[in-house]
Amino acid sequence: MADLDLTDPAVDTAAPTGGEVPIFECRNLSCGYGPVTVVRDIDFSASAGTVLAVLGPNGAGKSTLLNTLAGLLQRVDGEVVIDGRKLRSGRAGEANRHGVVLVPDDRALFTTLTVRENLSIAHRSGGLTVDEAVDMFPALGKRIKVSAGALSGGEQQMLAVARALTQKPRALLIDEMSMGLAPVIVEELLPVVRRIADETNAVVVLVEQHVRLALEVADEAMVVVHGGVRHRGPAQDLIGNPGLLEEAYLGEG
Ligand SMILES: Nc1ncnc2c1ncn2[C@@H]1O[C@H](COP(=O)(O)OP(=O)(O)OP(=O)(O)O)[C@@H](O)[C@H]1O
Repeated sequence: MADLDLTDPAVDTAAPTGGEVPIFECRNLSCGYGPVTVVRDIDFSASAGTVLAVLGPNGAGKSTLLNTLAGLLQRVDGEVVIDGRKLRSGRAGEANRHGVVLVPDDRALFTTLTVRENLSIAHRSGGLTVDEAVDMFPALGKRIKVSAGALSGGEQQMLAVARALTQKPRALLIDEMSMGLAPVIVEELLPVVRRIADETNAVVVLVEQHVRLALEVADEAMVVVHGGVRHRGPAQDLIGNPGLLEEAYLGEG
């Protein structure tokens, strides 16, 4: 999983100039495990500050897509481009250095380290400082000296996202933020995703089971069923379409 290459032959293509220029793109991406392709022909292009909700039933391929975007899995086909730079397939370190930051569904915290240590150990120049990251999640401020392993599930999720923010994400990939959390906590956490996109200008790609809550904070939505895109468009369009919403939950229209 570690990317130890010291050279960086990633190709620079057109540099973005701001505004509506896409900063994170996925072109004709197919991915899977060894000879098995589980996600096919994914295309999207997101400009700064966009929240893209990736929805779909269990087993549709959402986590596989996120892990491939983050370089943890080799692509079968296609391109991933950040700030005009094509990333090499299966290079997690390279993707991370160029601003693709994954919050995995298991949160991957250092459980024996404190909240502050988890944040400061990840910090990268230009990313939010520890204090700024805690400002996004004030509940963490009261727990700053507590070991990550002693936090509640909701606090651990806040810490996982806060830690990602210290890494200066250009594309923040969040896998199942609400996994195992009480609905009341999810309702508190998801609006912070909107704030992150608005205040840091990162693209946020959000895989989320709470479809309606995700759509409330998202700009765009993509419904993936059996590894293929069933629908892509403005999040608001999905909210008003019961058939598509059913597909987003169950994979059936
Ligand atoms: N490590 C793996 N090796 C082989 N196949 C895998 C592996 N991980 C997942 N799969 C398969 O890939 C397909 C997509 O799984 P994935 O976890 O990406 O779906 P998902 O949409 O994220 O589902 P969920 O919402 O349940 O997490 C499934 O058929 C799954 O069994």
